[in-house]
Amino acid sequence: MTSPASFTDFAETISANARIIDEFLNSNSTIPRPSFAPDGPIGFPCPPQITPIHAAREALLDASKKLYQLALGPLESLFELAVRCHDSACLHAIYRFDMAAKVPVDGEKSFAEIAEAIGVDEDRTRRVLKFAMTNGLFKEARPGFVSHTSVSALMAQNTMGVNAVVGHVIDDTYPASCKLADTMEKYPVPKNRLIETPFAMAYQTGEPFFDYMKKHPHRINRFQEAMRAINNSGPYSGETLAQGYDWSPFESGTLVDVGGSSGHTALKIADASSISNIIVQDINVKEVKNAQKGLEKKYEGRVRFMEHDFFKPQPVKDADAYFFRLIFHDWPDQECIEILRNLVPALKSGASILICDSVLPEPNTVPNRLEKEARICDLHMLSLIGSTEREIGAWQSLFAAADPRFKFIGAKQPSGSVLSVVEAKWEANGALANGGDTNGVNGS
Ligand SMILES: C[S@@+](CC[C@H](N)C(=O)[O-])C[C@H]1O[C@@H](n2cnc3c(N)ncnc32)[C@H](O)[C@@H]1O
Repeated sequence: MTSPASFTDFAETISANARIIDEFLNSNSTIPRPSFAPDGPIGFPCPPQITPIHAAREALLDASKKLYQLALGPLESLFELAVRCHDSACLHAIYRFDMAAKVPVDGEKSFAEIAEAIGVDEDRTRRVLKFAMTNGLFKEARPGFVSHTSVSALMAQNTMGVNAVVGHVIDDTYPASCKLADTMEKYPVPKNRLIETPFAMAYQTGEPFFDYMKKHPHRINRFQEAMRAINNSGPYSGETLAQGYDWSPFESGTLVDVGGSSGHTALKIADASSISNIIVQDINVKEVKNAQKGLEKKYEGRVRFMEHDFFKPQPVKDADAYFFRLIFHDWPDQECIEILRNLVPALKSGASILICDSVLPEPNTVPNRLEKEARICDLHMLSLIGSTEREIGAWQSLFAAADPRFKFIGAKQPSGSVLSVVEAKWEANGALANGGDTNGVNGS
């Protein structure tokens, strides 16, 4: 039997890690102090490379959450979970009516003024805002008047494009997530994962997510804006990947970025490495043409764009690396196997296949918050697309199922990145040397 957890033990873990963080901040006067004020830093103000401080932050967050839950007790913890539907509902209303923008960042507005500005009765406006305040979104410093906290100020100013991200989650995804249980009941074992989704049920469509989105310009534009915002900075950014991964093995060779969109990641990799030849492929002809046309001079002769459908055989032969970022998590296993098999005819021995996606953690190996971050992505994929994030064993199985000549190497997580790079190498004679079976492999 485990011994009962102690409030003091958790509090001491919090104190010890808080001291580490405070000492770091005190000795670095150029780094801004975290604050609740609307003009404070928008994230944890420590560069991702300084890993001990990030480890202290995670330990502090983990212990704080455990202490909070211990103090609540199981019954109230459960109720608190159950009523989170109202957190999402109020954020949805705030987003839909752009309430944050109705309050000046350095001033205040009465509930009546906000209600008038959004054209909704004061009673519901006030109740939604009052509830949101319990989550740190807005405050009522003076009775009857609403002003911003650091969190609501982000929405008011659309800092770094946050509203597209919030909108995609709360306006596209939240209605879909409410249908998860219904789809599990209706399709106990899904036959077509791409259309038997919570999203398809919520939006009453028989289409896969992206097909539906493309027919609704405001949704697809917002989705693309959200992806740009996520790509530009933070733990999902191409910058974090480009800087945090060792590209030197491909320095004098060719890297193909498959499904690379407008090249936003490939260009960052080009900046951070000396790879001499980078080819960006995408099925979106318009994007490919625009990207090639708008390519800055400094990349000419080094980066080029081409149209390619990754469900067709790979036309670029003998590249050193085939790179896929945020592609495989969009597809169920069978389609991923097809994508891998379409590489086979082009592969030279020793070529690397680099897949940049989440690797779901093994149980009890990472702090709860990081596990939850990865699991949120997984449920996002499940709710919208019918696809999945994968654990390391699932990545290994995918390569093995595609062709035994893919030699699975493993996964590396660049520092500060939520995504990992999963690598396999093509060994043209590997499976034969190992006595493996290559029957049924396309294009060999
Ligand atoms: C989630 S985005 C990822 C884009 C980019 N790799 C990144 O990391 O931001 C998926 C990309 O795959 C492209 N795509 C979808 N289906 C494709 C296909 N069959 N062949 C090639 N590209 C495809 C889309 O046009 C889009 O640019």
